[in-house]
Amino acid sequence: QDGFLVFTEGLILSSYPVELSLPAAAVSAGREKDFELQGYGFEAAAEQLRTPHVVRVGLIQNKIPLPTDSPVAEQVAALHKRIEEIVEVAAICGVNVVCFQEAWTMPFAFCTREKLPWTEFAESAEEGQTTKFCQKLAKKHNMVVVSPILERDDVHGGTLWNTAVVISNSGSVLGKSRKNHIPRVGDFNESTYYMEGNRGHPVFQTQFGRIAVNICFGRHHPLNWLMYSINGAEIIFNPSATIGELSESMWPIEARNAAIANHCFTCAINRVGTEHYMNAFTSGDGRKAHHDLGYFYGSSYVAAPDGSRTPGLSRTQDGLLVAEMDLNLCRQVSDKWNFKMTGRYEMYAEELAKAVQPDFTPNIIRE
Ligand SMILES: NC(=O)NCCC(=O)O
Repeated sequence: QDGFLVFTEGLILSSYPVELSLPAAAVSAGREKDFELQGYGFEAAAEQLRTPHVVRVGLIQNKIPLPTDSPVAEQVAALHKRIEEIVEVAAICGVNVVCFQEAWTMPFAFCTREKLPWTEFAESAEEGQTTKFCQKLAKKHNMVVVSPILERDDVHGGTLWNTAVVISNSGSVLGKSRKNHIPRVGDFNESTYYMEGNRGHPVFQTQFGRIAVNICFGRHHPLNWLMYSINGAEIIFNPSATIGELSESMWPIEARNAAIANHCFTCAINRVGTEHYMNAFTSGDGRKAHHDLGYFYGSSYVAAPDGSRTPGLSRTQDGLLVAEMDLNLCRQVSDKWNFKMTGRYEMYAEELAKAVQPDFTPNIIRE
């Protein structure tokens, strides 16, 4: 468990964070409430001038508790209840920052392309019932809460966005980050519902560290991770909803590589279970009409800037992953590898500025 060169999910880990000893009350509550609980700690070298900057994050993955044809209000209430009981355990474990999965208040119904009732799950990021619910949790547990929801933006004509609301441990809404990249792959018909984010790459200064949220499909875009890092993120959360046959081979690599490339911690979260819909749907790809998007494989994990990572949570079960990290590791790895110093961003900026112009011609040298 605590050695080197350990195999997990078919990958060799160069090092492995130590297993945390979590409070007995948390372990028994996890058993009683039927979710997996794991805890790991990433260490950094002692420094002379800086004290360790230790923070505990919690990643929550879960199934939807009710069938997708249950009344909307009941589905939301059941999800609130489930998350509340897992957050209680996160609090016992001393978690400072918790993040839920993408669009956590609803089934991932965007595969259907039907508007009702799914758009009814959308809420105001600032005033919605879910944000109010999270504000209470944040205040009660002195915990920063990252709450990814389907946002209805009434200030801009009721536009829908895929948004992560960041609630400070004081209970106030610190801000929000919107999903920049919308998938157009398989049954992920999300562009039918909401727009590409328009808020850039915000980083939130919390009492526990600088955090950012790169929502799901942004995981495949190295420049999206980069921009959060350029803005100073020490921890980047990646709340996701993705299925086995599409992305499971990529999942263990992408967030981990982003942690290495950007000298920061990354936290990848995926939901679990299969969600069934009453009406069959197709996605114009020749497949027969079907009633589900596929199997959400969980496997949430945390990766560190030195390339180490925790094992993943279960593929099938609800879970809470607690990861303790000394954020001093970010600068220590940066000073060793210097990816920011050696980045040549001015060269890329100049070339990319030309590449996006309509009259761009690729720099190919021919005989
Ligand atoms: N939610 C979402 O963007 N899923 C797309 C599939 C993937 O990125 O693996």
